[in-house]
Amino acid sequence: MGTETVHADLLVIGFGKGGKSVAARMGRLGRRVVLVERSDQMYGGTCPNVGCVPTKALVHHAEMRRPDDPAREWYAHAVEEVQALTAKFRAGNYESFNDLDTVTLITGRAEFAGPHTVTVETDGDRITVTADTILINTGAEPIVPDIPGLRASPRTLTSADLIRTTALPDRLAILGAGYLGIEFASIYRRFGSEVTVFETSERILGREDGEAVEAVERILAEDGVEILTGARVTEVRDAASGATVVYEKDGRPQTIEADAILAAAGRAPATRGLGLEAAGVRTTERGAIEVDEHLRTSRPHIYALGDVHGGPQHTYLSLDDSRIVMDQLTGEGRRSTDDRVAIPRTLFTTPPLAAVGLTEEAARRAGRRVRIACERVADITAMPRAYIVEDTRGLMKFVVDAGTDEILGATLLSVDAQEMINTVALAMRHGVTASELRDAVYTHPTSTEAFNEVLATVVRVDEPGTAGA
Ligand SMILES: Cc1cc2nc3c(=O)[nH]c(=O)nc-3n(C[C@H](O)[C@H](O)[C@H](O)COP(=O)(O)OP(=O)(O)OC[C@H]3O[C@@H](n4cnc5c(N)ncnc54)[C@H](O)[C@@H]3O)c2cc1C
Ligand SMILES: NC(=O)c1ccc[n+]([C@@H]2O[C@H](COP(=O)([O-])OP(=O)(O)OC[C@H]3O[C@@H](n4cnc5c(N)ncnc54)[C@H](O)[C@@H]3O)[C@@H](O)[C@H]2O)c1
Repeated sequence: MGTETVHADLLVIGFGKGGKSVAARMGRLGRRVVLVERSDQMYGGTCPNVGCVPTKALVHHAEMRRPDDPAREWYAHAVEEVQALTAKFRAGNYESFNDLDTVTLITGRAEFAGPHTVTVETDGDRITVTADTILINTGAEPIVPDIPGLRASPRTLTSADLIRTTALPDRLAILGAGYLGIEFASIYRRFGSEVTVFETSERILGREDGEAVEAVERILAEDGVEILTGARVTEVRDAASGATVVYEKDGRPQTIEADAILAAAGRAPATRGLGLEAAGVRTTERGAIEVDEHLRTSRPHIYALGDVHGGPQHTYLSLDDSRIVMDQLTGEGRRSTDDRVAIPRTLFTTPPLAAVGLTEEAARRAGRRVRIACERVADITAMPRAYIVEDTRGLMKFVVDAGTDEILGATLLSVDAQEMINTVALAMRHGVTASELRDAVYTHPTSTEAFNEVLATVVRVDEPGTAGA
């Protein structure tokens, strides 16, 4: 095994969204940058390889399938197309650095040997990298719960495994009804799998608006997805014809058979094997890297970006982390995570569920006196788009401060919700009132024009003195 030592102004560990954005910008500024990624199949990180991009491409292929299309062939073709797409994105990520003389990409696993020193095991070599500034951008890894038989079963898959499998599972069991579990339930049901989702909590999508979640559950049930809440999987038994999933619900042990079991029980910060103790970088009780509002770790020259510091896991937040770190490295150092206001989110079911700000429940818990404007998509006469694209399922709901007209939050379960929510978020960030958003001029026929009608459809208002009721 050869050894080599290199020095960099900036070392980035992990080719994720935040890290690669800083690496590229610093490289263009002429700084010597080393970027370390453990796998050549992960250039560009989780999102383009095994996360957002392939899953949303699968949503697209699943939506294109009509009931008469042969399920297995359609699915196998979709997986091949999606893998070709991720290969293209991966190559693009590689090329973008290949063109930058100031950035060296090393493929291998990085581990801290000291506060300024990292060793990288590559194919046959050990490289020691020393650096003035270090960014940790190693992402998160799927949690496979410690349930007897689950981890050892060849039927147990992570989301990254499942999206690469060209054989459509006839019977798919999903453990967890968070964003990942529900998106996969929607996708695989549309491809033709029989889908059963197990959720230990009493409700799915815990932080989302209750009324909207009920509507999501109805849509999934109509599509044929079975969701079992308050259900605890206790054992997985393998057999030649499939796995038996043993679970308890309402105090009774029951079983189902499955060809594949998807672990969708959360993703934990990827800190294992990083040698953080050697660097003196502290982690939280939940194993995330501890950071301040400028994303500095307990070692001021080491920053952590993206999923690894334990915040909400979305690509656009990792990207925003890169802006904060760039401001620290080259700017005035004022930008911080405290600046984040009205950050939207989208669950890519069919139709998608998008939300921003407070839900009705959260607003009431916070003691706000609210006005609720809400309409079912099928009833919105000012939105022919839903009828044009033949999906009138869902609802739109706004939570407004009854005294000031401030938009406190919105939940949109509707075709195009993933786009519309960005307009609401921008409005909230810039103090646009509910009446202003209601009375704005929108193009036609679009989904956004529904705001004209929905915001005028007030379904309840808290009387003065009843705040937080
Ligand atoms: C199935 C799925 C669907 C998703 N869908 C969406 C979506 O629609 N929208 C959205 O916003 N978010 C989505 N997410 C979340 C999103 O993908 C993540 O929040 C985002 O990719 C995290 O980026 P990051 O910058 O933290 O690092 P990542 O992109 O996770 O990159 C970390 C990199 O570090 C590498 N690495 C780890 N350890 C080491 C080491 N020791 N040495 C060297 N390299 C190492 C890894 O191989 C990896 O490439 C989804 C996630 C999943 C799993
Ligand atoms: N569209 C998007 O932005 C998108 C899509 C997919 C994933 N993601 C991100 O990826 C991350 C991982 O997603 P996730 O849904 O796996 O995590 P999550 O933490 O959001 O949800 C996990 C769910 O699994 C349940 N659970 C835990 N243990 C269980 C068990 N043993 N049996 C059954 N249920 C169990 C939890 O109660 C919870 O509802 C999230 O942070 C999410 O934001 C984002």
